[in-house]
Amino acid sequence: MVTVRAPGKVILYGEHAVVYGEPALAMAVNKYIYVTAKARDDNKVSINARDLRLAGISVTIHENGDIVARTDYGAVISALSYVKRAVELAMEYFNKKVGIDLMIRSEMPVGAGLGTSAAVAVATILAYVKELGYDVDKRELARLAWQVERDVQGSASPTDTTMATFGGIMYIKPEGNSTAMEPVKPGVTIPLIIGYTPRVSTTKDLVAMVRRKYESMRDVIEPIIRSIGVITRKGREALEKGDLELMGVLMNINHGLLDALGVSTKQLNEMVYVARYAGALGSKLTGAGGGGCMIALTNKSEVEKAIELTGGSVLKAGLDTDGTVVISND
Ligand SMILES: Nc1ncnc2c1ncn2[C@@H]1O[C@H](COP(=O)(O)OP(=O)(O)O)[C@@H](O)[C@H]1O
Ligand SMILES: C[C@@](O)(CCOP(=O)(O)O)CC(=O)O
Ligand SMILES: [Mg+2]
Repeated sequence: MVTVRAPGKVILYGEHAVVYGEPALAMAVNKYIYVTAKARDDNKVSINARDLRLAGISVTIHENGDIVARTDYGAVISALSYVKRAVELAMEYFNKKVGIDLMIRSEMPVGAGLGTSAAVAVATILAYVKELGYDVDKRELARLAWQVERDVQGSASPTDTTMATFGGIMYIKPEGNSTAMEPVKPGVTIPLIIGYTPRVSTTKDLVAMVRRKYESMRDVIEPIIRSIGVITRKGREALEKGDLELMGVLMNINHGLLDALGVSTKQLNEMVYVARYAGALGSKLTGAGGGGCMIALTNKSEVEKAIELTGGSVLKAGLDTDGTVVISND
């Protein structure tokens, strides 16, 4: 039986634009997805994913007291699509189909912009591989997990899967089918507060929504995407120099452009604005948007309180430097 973990991430600059080849700057956070894998004697794959919240159970109570529950199978299949694809690709890669029991647990809110889909893909592949007694190079692991995100989402950048695999702070530049990834040495510790509100839409929907706009109004959307790319490059320089003020200003502009793409919400904007008024150097949504998480560049407790007063929650997280690791193997 093998247990592995993979970290979530926050994107400091560049989400959505990175899907169109611009760079992103991201930081892995010390909140994890844990996957335990145990080989079976048959060829079945059983998945116990206790943190998925699925709406739509209908229950019939019969006269004799029997209870029959039905669930929306479409929603179940779709919620398990990342895990299912990760297992399929791991089986294909090693050309070995061994049945497996998977137990999945998340320390992060699922579907809120912290990259649980990537972390679950990375951790599932690594757990499967290790349980079979094989090894996989981290670059190969990141490539396979990126393939999972691309297959499920239709279109995905390598950002989240790179972070979940390697950890740290990275400047990521997609280059066609490969990824240039450069670890960034910050000139300063990044003070960061994460605010959270529940999200209804999935990353898949949000990426598709931006794609539709891009295709129907390319002349409007293209410059926004290229501007986000410029912000990310400048944000990296500011981080390396330790210029927190400039980092904050760039975060604010990045948020404005994400709002222009239509991926912010009223509640996210409220959290983003109160954070600034309470003294954050900058703030923006993080991840795909449509609800979910925002980040504020500060460690002021007033900012935490201001976020909570809007109805949001504050998540405490620091930097993860390890990426995915095996935490037990017996
Ligand atoms: N603990 C988990 N167990 C099973 N699947 C998970 C888990 N966490 C995430 N996923 C998969 O990832 C999806 C969320 O991914 P996404 O919409 O990209 O949001 P994010 O990656 O920001 O959390 C879930 O709907 C589910 O399919
Ligand atoms: C919007 C995007 O840039 C980041 C999505 O992150 P998340 O799944 O919301 O954590 C998509 C991608 O990079 O594939
Ligand atoms: Mg995701």
